[in-house]
Amino acid sequence: MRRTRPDRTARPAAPAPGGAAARQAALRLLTLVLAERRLLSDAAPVLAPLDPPDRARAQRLATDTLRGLARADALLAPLVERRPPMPVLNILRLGAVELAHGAAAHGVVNDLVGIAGRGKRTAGARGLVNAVLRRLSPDAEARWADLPAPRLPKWLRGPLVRAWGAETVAAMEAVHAMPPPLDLTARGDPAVLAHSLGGTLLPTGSVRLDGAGQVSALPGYDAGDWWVQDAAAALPVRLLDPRPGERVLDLCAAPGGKTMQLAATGAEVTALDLSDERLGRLRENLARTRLPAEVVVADALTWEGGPFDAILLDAPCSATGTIRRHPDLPFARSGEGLGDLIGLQARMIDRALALLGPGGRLVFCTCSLLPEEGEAQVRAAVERHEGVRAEPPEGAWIDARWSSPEGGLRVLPHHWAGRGGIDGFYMARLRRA
Ligand SMILES: C[S@@+](CC[C@H](N)C(=O)[O-])C[C@H]1O[C@@H](n2cnc3c(N)ncnc32)[C@H](O)[C@@H]1O
Repeated sequence: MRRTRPDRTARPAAPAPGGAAARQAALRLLTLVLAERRLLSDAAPVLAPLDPPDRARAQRLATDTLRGLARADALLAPLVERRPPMPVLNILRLGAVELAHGAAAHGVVNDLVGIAGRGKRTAGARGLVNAVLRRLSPDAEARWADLPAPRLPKWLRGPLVRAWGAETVAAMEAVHAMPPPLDLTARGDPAVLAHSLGGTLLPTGSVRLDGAGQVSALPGYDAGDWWVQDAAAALPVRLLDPRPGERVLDLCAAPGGKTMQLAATGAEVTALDLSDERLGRLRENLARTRLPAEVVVADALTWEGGPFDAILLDAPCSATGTIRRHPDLPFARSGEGLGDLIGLQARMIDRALALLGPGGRLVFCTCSLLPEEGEAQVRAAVERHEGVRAEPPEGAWIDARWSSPEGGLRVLPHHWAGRGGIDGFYMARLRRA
């Protein structure tokens, strides 16, 4: 029988003075990912007691630490004789990352020594935390800059090197190591939004902000003028190119970033997803942005409806293209279940094609770096379905590096390294005869 893991995230946070609350929560997040192998998206109970600025800070501290874990361990290795137990090690890692990012040493060290002192399993290591972090602080920034970018885990690195080559994978790892900028999609004119927020308008129409801080505190959030969406995630809807009044199905819709893009074009949108819980977030997003869509809780494989003029299939996948925004993924995942996902994606493509009217178009996309979840799916679908072809994309917004021989677009994180990177994505537009 499978043992259920104790849900340590549900424990109420012990009181922590002042700015220590965010650091203490960040340490709980590290335990969740590194000890319990869970994703940060499961972290709501840890973050719920915090006010929004501390919540944003705790998330940033945890993601910075996970993104730089190998570098933090390399900084700490010469200063600790034996590897300390995980709760102590995580305190040191968090401190090392903060010091390497230029945080004031006295605040970091005092807070983390205090946190160590309040923990049952860490109280005995107060002196160690104090001594190691004080020794580390003078040259942490300089030493950090000399360390190589952390490598992807073996289960992912091997297949990626086979697919894209070692040099490309190293370039992707360098981008994964950088804190990503915040990308927004505008409900209205993106140039106006970029101007009002002091952001950069990207060639694809997304607005990019550096060092944005707490998202819900940015102007226009409550009014629903924009939503957070990586520049790559905004491309599949551009490729589908919906028109006002067209019947469009968003087949795996939640939490709704692409549904909002579809609805903003004036198309008649049906947003379907298997998860009622995730659709709750989609409904909140639609309410905030005041965009309309019919919401359906159903299994895409069995749902009857249509025919539709256009369908977006943003299929469940390994999400390996999102590692720069979700550095927890390589620690919480092992590649297990990938074969099942690939089979599900193929069945979903077949079902989506059956829901299209004659001449209709399907955009299939995944936020994966693996060709098995992208290029190979499209090649196989075209072979399986007579009268279905991939339409090579056209448009001034398309970066020449993205064109893929089977007719899709392959976006890799290093493609926009000079601009702050972009998530990995694959997308292709299939047309039914
Ligand atoms: C990549 S996410 C979609 C992200 C969404 N398109 C967006 O832009 O916000 C994949 C979604 O597929 C849904 N899903 C998984 N299996 C499904 C199925 N059999 N039928 C419908 N939805 C499914 C998941 O619940 C998840 O919300």
